[in-house]
Amino acid sequence: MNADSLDGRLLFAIPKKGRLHEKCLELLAGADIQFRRHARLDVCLVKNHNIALVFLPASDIPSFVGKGNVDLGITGQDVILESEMQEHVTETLKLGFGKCALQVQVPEAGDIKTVEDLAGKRVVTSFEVLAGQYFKSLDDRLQLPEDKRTKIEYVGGSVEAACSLGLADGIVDLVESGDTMRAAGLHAIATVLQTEAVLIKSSTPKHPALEPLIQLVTSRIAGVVAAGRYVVCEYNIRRTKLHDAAAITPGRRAPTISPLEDEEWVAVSVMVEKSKIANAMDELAKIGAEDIMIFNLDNCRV
Ligand SMILES: Nc1ncnc2c1ncn2[C@@H]1O[C@H](COP(=O)(O)OP(=O)(O)OP(=O)(O)O)[C@@H](O)[C@H]1O
Ligand SMILES: O=P(O)(O)OC[C@H]1O[C@H](OP(=O)(O)OP(=O)(O)O)[C@H](O)[C@@H]1O
Repeated sequence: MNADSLDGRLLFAIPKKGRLHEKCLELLAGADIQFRRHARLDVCLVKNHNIALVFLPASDIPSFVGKGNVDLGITGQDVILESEMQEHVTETLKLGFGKCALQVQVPEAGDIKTVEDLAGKRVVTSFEVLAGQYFKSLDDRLQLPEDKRTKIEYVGGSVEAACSLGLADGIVDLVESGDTMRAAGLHAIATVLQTEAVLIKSSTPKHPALEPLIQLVTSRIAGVVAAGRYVVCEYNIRRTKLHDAAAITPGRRAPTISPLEDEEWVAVSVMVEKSKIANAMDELAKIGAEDIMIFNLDNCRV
């Protein structure tokens, strides 16, 4: 592939490995963005759109997008802030995956119980900018003199090992389930930030003519994300209970009500957030709803 074959195409950066990679491939499939990636090639043409996908380390994506080398990208909010590109990229969509917290962690068994105890000591992290900002403001608040301030040291990975190896008194790293942290004998004493994966575009796009395609891709991906967040709930209910049922499942605009042969009953079809569906089913059953069925959505526009 040469540079000419990319000419005029929208360049869309996708994490090439790691926690966000698989989820991004699912999003692309859901949005019907078709491509075949040849082994070891990090750029590939999309068959059914004027798009080329560029597979990059998640940590490089904010600067590629921010500088306008690529038009769109997916990465973590943490990575955007760590690369200090937040002024240069616009977050267009939260994607609902890659959710975790950047936390200050210390050995569970040690004397350090609070971030104030840790201030002035050694902190190891892959997030030296965010950890640096956090401890700078803590050190400032505690009015630590120049020679007593917290020492931030960068490592590229396996951050959790730093305390047991004697390199650090505490670390700053990502936590999702907490399994990695606990396995290393650490516990969290503060949260620096919460993060999730986002779709970003350049704040000063180099190719304004691509804006309609950026909009199309964004709304298709938004559809896939929304479809993952909602289910369709269908049930039968006595007309007299319709008011109570609508209070339990109000839907996005309003529930769809269809008559049944039995005039005392109606069928209801309504979108419900996945996180609320179990409770909603319990409540519906309590007011006499019958034949409650839940359907997953493949895609939607809401
Ligand atoms: N345990 C986790 N749960 C959810 N999201 C995570 C988790 N760990 C990392 N992430 C998200 O995925 C992003 C990439 O992290 P990951 O550990 O996959 O990096 P990587 O691709 O191996 O890193 P790099 O390319 O910089 O070496 C993080 O910046 C964060 O936004
Ligand atoms: O709270 P948990 O669910 O255990 O997840 C946290 C771990 O996930 C990330 O690393 P990852 O496993 O992606 O590997 P990496 O260290 O090679 O980036 C992160 O750096 C933590 O180590």
